[in-house]
Order: sequence, then C-alpha cells, then structure tokens
Amino acid sequence: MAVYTEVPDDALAAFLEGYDIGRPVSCRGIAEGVENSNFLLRTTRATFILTLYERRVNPDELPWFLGLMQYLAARGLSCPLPVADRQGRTLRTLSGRPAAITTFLPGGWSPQIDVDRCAQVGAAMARLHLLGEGYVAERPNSMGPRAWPDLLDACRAGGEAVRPGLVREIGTVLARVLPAWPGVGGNPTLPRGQIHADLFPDNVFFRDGRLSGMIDFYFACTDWYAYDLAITLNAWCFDASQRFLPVHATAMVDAYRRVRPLEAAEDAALATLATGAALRFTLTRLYDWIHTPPDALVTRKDPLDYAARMAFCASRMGGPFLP
Ligand SMILES: Nc1ncnc2c1ncn2[C@@H]1O[C@H](COP(=O)(O)OP(=O)(O)O)[C@@H](O)[C@H]1O
Ligand SMILES: N[C@@H](CCOP(=O)(O)O)C(=O)O
Repeated sequence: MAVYTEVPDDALAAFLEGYDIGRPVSCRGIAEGVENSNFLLRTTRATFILTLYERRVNPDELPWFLGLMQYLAARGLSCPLPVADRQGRTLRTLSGRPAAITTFLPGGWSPQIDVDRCAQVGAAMARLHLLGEGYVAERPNSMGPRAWPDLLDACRAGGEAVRPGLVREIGTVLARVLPAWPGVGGNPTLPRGQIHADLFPDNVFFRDGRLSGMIDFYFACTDWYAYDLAITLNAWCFDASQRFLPVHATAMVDAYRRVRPLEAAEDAALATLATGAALRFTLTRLYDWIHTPPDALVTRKDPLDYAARMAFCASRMGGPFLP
C-alpha cells in the first residue's frame, strides 16, 4: 500500500473549498503504487484522484509533469487531466505535501498480459511519443545513466545480503552499458522527445480488453523514444520465471513501428537500451528493498526479478534484441 501521508477530514474539506468540484463524499487511500500517496476522492459531482507527492518527485518539476498530462490529454491521449482550482492552479499543498487532483480514468490495469495487450501498449506508446512532440519544455531523465553509479554505491552495503554477488554483477553490466549508451563517445544519438519511462502493466488501463488509458507520468522525461520502448519491453515481455517472451516483444515493437517507424539506429541500440532499462529498475528496486523501513505502508518490488531480466538483456548486447 502506498499512503505515506494521511489527510484529516477537516484539512480535506478546507482544501476542496478552493475547487469547484463539489463537496467531499469520501476519500480513501489506494492500496497500489509505490511512489506517491494516492486517494480515491468522491465528491457530490464526480470521482477524482488526489495525489500527494512524496519520495522521488522533485516538487520543482511538478508543473512540468502536470503540464505534460494537460498537453497530452488536450491532444486526445487518454490520461489523467489535472484539475485546476478556482484560481487556475493545478498544484497545491495539502498535509504539508505538494498535492494535485486529477480526473479519474475508467478501466483498470490487467494482470493478464497477452500478445494482443502488448501490441496495444506498443501502439499507444508510439502515439504518446508523437503527441508529445509539441511539448517543448525538456525534463532531463533523473533516473538515467548519470544516476546509476550513485544508486549502485548506495546499494553496496545492503545489496550483498539480497544476493551474494549481486552488486558485482550490476557493476559489471553498468561498466558495459555506460560506454555503449547512445550519444556517448562516438555512439549515434537517437530520436528523442517526451517519454513515459514507467509504462509498466500497473500503469496501463484496459476496459473490456481494449487499452483505455495510461497513468502515472511522474517519471516522464525527455529522452530517447527507443528507451521508452526498451523499458516497456522489459516490463511486459517476460514471464513469471523471468523468461523472455519473443512473440509478445515482437508484437509490441511491430505495433509501435506501425504508428512511429523506428530508425535503423534505434533498432541497433535496442539491446543496449533494454540492458540499461533493466539495470535502472534493478537498482531502484534494490535501493528501495534496502532502504524502505519495514513498517512502511508500501509493497516493495523484488529487485531479483529485474536482475534476471538485466542478465538476459546484457546477453543480447552487440546483436539484435529481437529474434
Ligand atoms: N487517474 C487515475 N484514474 C484511476 N485510477 C488511478 C488514477 N491514478 C491513480 N490511480 C490508481 O492509483 C494506483 C496508484 O497510482 P500510481 O500513479 O501508479 O501511484 P504511484 O505513483 O505511487 O506509483 C493505480 O494503480 C490506480 O489504481
Ligand atoms: N514501476 C517501477 C516502480 C514504480 O512504481 P509505480 O507504481 O509508480 O509504477 C517498478 O516496477 O520497479
């Protein structure tokens, strides 16, 4: 469960007076998510999501995230739309935390991952990339390659207890990935723009088997489009035993290509990008595994699942990622 900050009823009522969205009927913490405190807020008018920003979100960057969601929603992407208060502000403060209200997206995430859903996610991601093109403000990827060495250092002491040899294994992959990264040294750069960067199954909603929207844009950033594809391939195209699912992956990439064709350099970089993507989530999961207090109201995610994916992706470096 991810509710880090409680919201007393009187504070909520005072907060909502600043909006024209009706009076509160109920507000309950949502038992999913990792990063922020989320509440399902019902008012006399409609249902909303109330988010209090915690942990990895830099408050100074919140206008960028909220602006991106507004921009994409206005262009037809099904994503949460930040709700403005009576003074036109989408970012407020509640219980001492930065807070925002967004529209509620119907549907729900699907634990069932099949080839068709992978294809739908690939197409939707490509649409997101194209729709984001006019949003010119850039946000560097705070979880990109420059962040990885420090994250690894912060995991050195506790990482060995998670699995002996894990820290060394991550360090070896890191040493291969960093010099191979697009744009580093003489490596070609790739097409770039606004990416979601966390398009995991729990951030994609389906309704009657059709993709109905995507949520959780708080890792979104300006980076290689193909890196988003790599993150999403890793998140969707492995089974519970961490075996790669080539048919799922091919369906996702083919559907992506039909909306936004990939350049040859993007295809060539995919294995490196997938290795970096798996490394990034291995590191953040390992960091959280080590540093989250045992009584925290959050379900930690297993870093070893991602370490296995990282090893697979690294074995593909230097060659094609897809069969
Ligand atoms: N706009 C939304 N519409 C419907 N449900 C939402 C919305 N935003 C968040 N949720 C619900 O809250 C949960 C956690 O949201 P998420 O943004 O993934 O949290 P976190 O940033 O903490 O990881 C989601 O799994 C979903 O159930
Ligand atoms: N998707 C990341 C963790 C971030 O959590 P989310 O609930 O915001 O998607 C992971 O699986 O490690």
